[in-house]
Amino acid sequence: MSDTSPGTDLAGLIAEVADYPTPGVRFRDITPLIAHPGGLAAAVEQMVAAGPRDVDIVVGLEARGFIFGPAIALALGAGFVPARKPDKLPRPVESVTYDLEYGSTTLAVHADAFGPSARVLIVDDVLATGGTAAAAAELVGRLGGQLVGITLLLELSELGGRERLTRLGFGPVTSVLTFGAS
Ligand SMILES: O=P(O)(O)OC[C@H]1O[C@H](OP(=O)(O)OP(=O)(O)O)[C@H](O)[C@@H]1O
Ligand SMILES: Nc1ncnc2[nH]cnc12
Repeated sequence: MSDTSPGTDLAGLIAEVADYPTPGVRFRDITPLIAHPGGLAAAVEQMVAAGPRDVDIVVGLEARGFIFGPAIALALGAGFVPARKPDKLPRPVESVTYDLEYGSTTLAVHADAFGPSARVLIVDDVLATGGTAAAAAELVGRLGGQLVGITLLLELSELGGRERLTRLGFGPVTSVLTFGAS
């Protein structure tokens, strides 16, 4: 029987992997959480409860934002737009290249993915340095969308992502779990 009780220990279902994918990184692996029968449901429920409700479009960030984004879009009655890594979208795109905790990459959205008045929520699994979420917020602005929030499952507070997003004027930022330095 699946455990979807409010008591599902989401933090306890995230595995820590030292020195992955590069030395010095403490990787937080969400795959045990989403494999747990109640884990994904509880995570989505809490992410929805923490964030804004009046949303037209959820933008999910490849790849792990594709796990949570569509479920949150369904719960909110919103559409889903994928923000993809390079050379994956077939029609004209807006794109931003950025640094993250362990490298650098590009995110792109179709240039006509939503209209100028769309109320847009960005969804991803982890906020680390904030480079990925900031790039997505920049893309939302370029398309003329109205950013209504950035919703994460997990925030790694020692890496300063929340402060970076706040400094740039992107938010509000909501997360279900916060892991600190210890
Ligand atoms: O706050 P930041 O320092 O930008 O890091 C957070 C990002 O890093 C991970 O994605 P990754 O690019 O590893 O891709 P994946 O989802 O394809 O595994 C994670 O899913 C976030 O998108
Ligand atoms: N430490 C980390 N664990 C999991 N995903 C990440 N994305 C960026 N940094 C990460």
